[in-house]
Amino acid sequence: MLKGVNLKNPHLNKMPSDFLYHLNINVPNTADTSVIQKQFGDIVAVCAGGTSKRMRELAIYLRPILGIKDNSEPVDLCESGQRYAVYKVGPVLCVSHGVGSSTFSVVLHELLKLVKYAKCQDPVFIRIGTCGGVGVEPGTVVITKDAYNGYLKNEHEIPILGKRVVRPASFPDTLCQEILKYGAKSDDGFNTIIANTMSTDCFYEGQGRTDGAVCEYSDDEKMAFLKECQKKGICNIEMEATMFASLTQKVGVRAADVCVTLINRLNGDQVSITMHEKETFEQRPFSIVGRYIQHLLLN
Ligand SMILES: O=P(O)(O)O[C@H]1O[C@H](CO)[C@@H](O)[C@H]1O
Ligand SMILES: O=c1cc[nH]c(=O)[nH]1
Repeated sequence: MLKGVNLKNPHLNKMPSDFLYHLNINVPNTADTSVIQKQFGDIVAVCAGGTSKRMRELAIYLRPILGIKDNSEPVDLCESGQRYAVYKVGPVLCVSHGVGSSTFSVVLHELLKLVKYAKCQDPVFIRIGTCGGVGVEPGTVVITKDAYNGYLKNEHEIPILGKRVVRPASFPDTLCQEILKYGAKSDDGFNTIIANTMSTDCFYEGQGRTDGAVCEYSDDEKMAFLKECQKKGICNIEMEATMFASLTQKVGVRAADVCVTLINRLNGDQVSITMHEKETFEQRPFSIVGRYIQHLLLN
């Protein structure tokens, strides 16, 4: 049975209007959101990823999959907001979120309010990203189950009103399994796995790299940490999963994190693949998520 989006903020019910500042979308009357419903009410999936280029390419990639005949340049609906790119292709939004949880959380709060105002029914949020692998071949696609923070805890920690607030950070298992089942094919030419993910606030020291501007640990200590990650079932490292899992889990919206590994961190720190190779790898989560969305629309 389909369900609407219920956010966990009683203050929203008292707001006569709402301005989604970073998207530059105005909701002038929260009691009558018919204009927003008309523009966004059909959304079934919100896909997010770091760069606007990737999200524009995803929008173009999804057109034939969704049976949309359109060769025109995708329109960035939120260009005027000057922060995030938002493309709408049929019932799918493709949104850029920048690097890390802090920039993603800003647009995620606003997107969750957008789907609520638009009265979308049970939309699924999917991050389509890149990551570092831990003990898996570069090019492997990882669907995150449990998201671990940089302390190797399966939780998201955030200061709120001067206090440390800790929230669970897991993605729904059924959705992970469905994406694997309907998205991955045995002849893809690469592996797609469900595993745990470490999500950090820092690309360098936070991920145990020794090639940042500062590093106060040895190679041996770094390797010991990466082995510790492996013991927790962590196969990849990126920078948004704990925040993404915790916020969507809190509001009961289904979400998934589907990332392609660019490097095996057991073999080094530098992401040295060419931009062309990176773009080829980035297509892999497109095909997995594209097939899953196709399945979603048929059922
Ligand atoms: O490729 P995206 O989606 O940006 O994700 C990964 O790449 C960025 C770091 O290079 C971080 O945002 C990390 O999570
Ligand atoms: O190693 C990597 C590669 C991509 N993104 C990350 O966060 N880490």
